[in-house]
Amino acid sequence: MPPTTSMLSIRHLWKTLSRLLCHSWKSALRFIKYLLRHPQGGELIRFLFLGTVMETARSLTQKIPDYVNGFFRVQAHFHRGDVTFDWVTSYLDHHQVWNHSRSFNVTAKNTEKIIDRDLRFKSGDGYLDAVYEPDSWAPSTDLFHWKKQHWITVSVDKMGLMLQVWSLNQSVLDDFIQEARELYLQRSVPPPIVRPPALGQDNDRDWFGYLLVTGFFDSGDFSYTWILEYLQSQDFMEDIMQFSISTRQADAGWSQGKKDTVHALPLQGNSFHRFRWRSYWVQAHIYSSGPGSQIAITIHSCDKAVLLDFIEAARLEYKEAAVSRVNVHLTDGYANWGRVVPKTRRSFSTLILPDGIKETLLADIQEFLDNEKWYTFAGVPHRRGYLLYGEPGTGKSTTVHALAGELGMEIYFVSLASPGVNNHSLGELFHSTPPHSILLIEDIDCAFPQRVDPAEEFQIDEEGRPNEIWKPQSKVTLAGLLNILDSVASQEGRVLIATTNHIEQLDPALIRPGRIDMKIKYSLAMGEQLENVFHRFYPDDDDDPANPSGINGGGLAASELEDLARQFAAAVPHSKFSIAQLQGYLLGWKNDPRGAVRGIPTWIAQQEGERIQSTEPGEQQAVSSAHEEADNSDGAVPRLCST
Ligand SMILES: Nc1ncnc2c1ncn2[C@@H]1O[C@H](COP(=O)(O)OP(=O)(O)OP(=O)(O)O)[C@@H](O)[C@H]1O
Repeated sequence: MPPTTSMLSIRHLWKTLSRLLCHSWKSALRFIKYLLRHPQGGELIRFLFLGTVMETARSLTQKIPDYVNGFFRVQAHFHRGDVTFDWVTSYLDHHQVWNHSRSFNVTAKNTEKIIDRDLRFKSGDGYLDAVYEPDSWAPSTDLFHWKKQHWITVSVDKMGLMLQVWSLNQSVLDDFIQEARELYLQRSVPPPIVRPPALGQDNDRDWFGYLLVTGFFDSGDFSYTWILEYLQSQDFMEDIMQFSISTRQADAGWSQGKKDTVHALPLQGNSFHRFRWRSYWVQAHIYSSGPGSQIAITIHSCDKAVLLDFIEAARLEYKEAAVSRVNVHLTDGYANWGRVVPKTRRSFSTLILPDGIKETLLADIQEFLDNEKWYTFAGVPHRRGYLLYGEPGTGKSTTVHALAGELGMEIYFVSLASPGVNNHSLGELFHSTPPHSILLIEDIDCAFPQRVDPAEEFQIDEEGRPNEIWKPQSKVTLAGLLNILDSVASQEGRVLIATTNHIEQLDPALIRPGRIDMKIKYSLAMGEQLENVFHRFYPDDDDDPANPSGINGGGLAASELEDLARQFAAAVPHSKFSIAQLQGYLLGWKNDPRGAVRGIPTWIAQQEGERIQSTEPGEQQAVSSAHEEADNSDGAVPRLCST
């Protein structure tokens, strides 16, 4: 077959290319020959040749020992922040490897609390000693004769730690790590602290902190209280040295159950604590940030489930402790729920109200809580509002407290007149109140006046007193509150209880059904209430669990106490005094029921007198004669009177 045109052109191209290559190769050889003949060119070629030989030799001498060493040692890297780093450093710490170090951090410490350390100075005089601690951030290398069998080189730097185990056998490293891990799990000395992310100043440390599981708890969140109480109750912070001293939070601190009046609470400024929880080392960092506080819990583990278990344990503990108390949550002055004040649970039986009222209220709330599904089915928002109104000291706040204890609910208390509370923050607080809790607004009338003509504001009455309308003004407006009450964002399952002494000053829109579903009037004491308050002070049954004091009515017989209660109720005018007033009076006769009955006319006359004095000065004459009459009647003077 004759060659085609394209085959001919390829052959031609190949011939031209081979001629060119041959030509350039010959030219290159000619050039080298020329250079070698030239004196300076020869020098250059020899120099290049020698340089290449020497560089190759140098890199070989560097690599050969490494290569040869590689046969005799096993090398392992441990990065800061990783749990293995903690195992190994803790193990080396235990074996005092750092004592050979040439770089230390020296700190003054109470050496009684320090074990496993080779202390240079241990005076034993109870004062602080100087403790040499390894400067684990400074690069250093140490040699460690492990179990007197294997030499291990330990190198530390900012990145972490490198171990070189001088052995042909890799299983030595396996054994070493296994032993370090076991010791870490068992030892009582806490491992070194690894700072959680974003808290330390050193960026390297922050970065490594991300390798451990860390949970942050803000004081505005409920979990913050669970965690703080858990840390306190479990004595996890027993190594703490800084306390904030409180005389108010009676049973919130470590002295729970004791009769102390001063309590040491862990300082929330900026403190670190380490403790063992189950088989894990945990570190807690409590610190203040902006308006609130935050707790960071770092678990020395990479497993998120451990953190969740920790939170669950704290939650259960909190729930259990809450059975014997009522937690009152207060606002932090911004838009968050802040401090929790635990109050001793008040027995529902100590609430003295006219027959049927407290039972009705309790049953209504219980029914509401139990019927969430019905509300959803009927398309009605699952919320319920109650208004307790009436004279001061008649038991409105006490009712809320007793209800919360009876139903196992927590109280979220907000005052509309607080400086930081406005429409926005109130909305946030409503929104963040958990379901199955009581949102309490006391003295709701104090927040904003009734709808009035602005011209009437700041008027002064005929006796020179400011007009009733002039009250501390809240930043919460009526329209704002109505919006919040109706808002879809408002928490479902919430029980709102508002109290007031002046229902007549409330805008009808505020108390219409749907916002306030039940209104309960609290009146001054009358009828059976008077007998009941007497019986509460002088119980005839010292086995009554509601009476742990054991005071049993001055040792009088039940029949006599019954009789005295009737006399007391007959002597006190009905609907004239509040339970709080009567309670104040009876406190002065704690162990003397007969005296309490005897002294009642005098006390009533006194109360009458004070009332008239403060309202109608012209009636003073009548008061003094009433006093005289009462004094002459039995000569009894109450030891303590309260208005
Ligand atoms: N009905 C009641 N049952 C039992 N204790 C009562 C009752 N009313 C008042 N007390 C006692 O009187 C004190 C004051 O009561 P409480 O604060 O509940 O009254 P209040 O109606 O809320 O008063 P205010 O309207 O001034 O807030 C409490 O210590 C409580 O023990």
